[in-house]
Amino acid sequence: MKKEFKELSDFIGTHFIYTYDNGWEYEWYCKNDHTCCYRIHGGMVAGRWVTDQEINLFKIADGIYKVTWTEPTGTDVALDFMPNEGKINGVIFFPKWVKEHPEITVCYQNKHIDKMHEAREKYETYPKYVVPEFATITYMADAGIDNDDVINETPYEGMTDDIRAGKFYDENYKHVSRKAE
Ligand SMILES: C=Cc1ccc(O)cc1
Repeated sequence: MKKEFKELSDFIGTHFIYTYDNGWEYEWYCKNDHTCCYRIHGGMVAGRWVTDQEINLFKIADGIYKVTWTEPTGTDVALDFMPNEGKINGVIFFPKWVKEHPEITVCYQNKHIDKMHEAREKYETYPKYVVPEFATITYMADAGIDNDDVINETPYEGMTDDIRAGKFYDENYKHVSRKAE
C-alpha cells in the first residue's frame, strides 16, 4: 500500500499485519473511529481473536495515531501507529492470570465474554505482565469502514501469508472462502 497517512480519516478502515520485535505476530483492523477487530497469529496468546472491541482513537500528529482500550480479560493495550514509517509501538498490560493461563483467552472472545469475566474474578491480577515492544508492519491495506469480512474467521497457520499474497480478499475486500478455491 503506497499512501501517505496524515489525517485520522486516512487511518480509519486500515487493516494491518505486524510482527513485534519479540516475534509475536498480530493482525489489527481499524473498523471505525471507535471500534477495532484483531487476530493473534504468534506469541503467548496465538489463536485468540476479537471483533468489535471499543477503542479510544486519536491522531497525535500528522500520520501518527494512538489507540487504547481495556478488555474483558482485564488486559489493557496502548498502540502508537506510525504507518508512514512502517512501525508501531505497542504496550500490552496483561493481568497475572493471563500470563499464567493464556489458554483460557485463546478463543473467539466475543462468544466467551462470561468466561473472561469469571476468570478475571477467580485468578490474580497483580503484578501485571507488561510487554512494551516496537513492531514492524508487514501488510497494510485499505479495507474500508465497517467491513465485517476483514476479521471473520479463526486464525490458521499460514493465514497471514495468504493475506500478504493477496489470496484472502477479493477486489471489494470481501473474504474469499477457502472452500471455493
Ligand atoms: C491484546 C490485544 C492486542 C491487540 C493488538 C496488539 O497489537 C496488541 C495487543
